[in-house]
Amino acid sequence: MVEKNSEPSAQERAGRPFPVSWDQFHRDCRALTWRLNEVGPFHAVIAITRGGLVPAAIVARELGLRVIDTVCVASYDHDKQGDLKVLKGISEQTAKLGGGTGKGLLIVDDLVDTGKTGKLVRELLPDAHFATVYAKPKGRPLVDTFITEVSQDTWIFFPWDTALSFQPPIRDGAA
Ligand SMILES: O=P(O)(O)OC[C@H]1O[C@H](OP(=O)(O)OP(=O)(O)O)[C@H](O)[C@@H]1O
Ligand SMILES: O=c1[nH]c(=O)c2nc[nH]c2[nH]1
Ligand SMILES: [Mg+2]
Repeated sequence: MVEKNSEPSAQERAGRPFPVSWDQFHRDCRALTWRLNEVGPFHAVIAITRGGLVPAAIVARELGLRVIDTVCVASYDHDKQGDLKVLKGISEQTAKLGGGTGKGLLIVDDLVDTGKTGKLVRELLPDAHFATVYAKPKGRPLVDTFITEVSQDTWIFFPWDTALSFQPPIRDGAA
């Protein structure tokens, strides 16, 4: 629950909603894979959890990759970003595939916003290729390949975080 007089959340600051359906997300992940297919081949896919798990599954399927690892990062508590914590790094086996620096490894996340998460993972694997489906301007320089740029004041609503609900008619004051 959000307390009264608390700082506005990142989502409140962003203001502009950008809802993404499962269909749209799947299409955008496939579009991302078309681009990645020109860059690879890759030895393995690394998903930044949790948001990177869904695009990583789709990208791995399309690229025919079966070695999939995770970097588990916690930062946003719903929509407020706190200190970043790496809860789990990549396995020794995956690290070996990337020669210790991540060369030939593909890191996938759903988006970059401030770029803090991307920066942290890039420091762990400097030579890996970093791909996201969406990018906001602050995080964009960290990403090697992405599909759609949205403005910094946009909040992306992913299909796994949302559900269909009634919307009041625009005439009655809907956003
Ligand atoms: O560029 P940044 O400002 O660092 O924000 C981007 C990160 O924020 C979200 O993850 P979150 O920390 O909310 O965790 P989740 O993936 O488990 O939902 C998103 O999935 C990215 O990983
Ligand atoms: O669901 C989300 N949408 C966003 O726009 C965002 N930015 C950081 N973390 C985010 N999570
Ligand atoms: Mg995430």
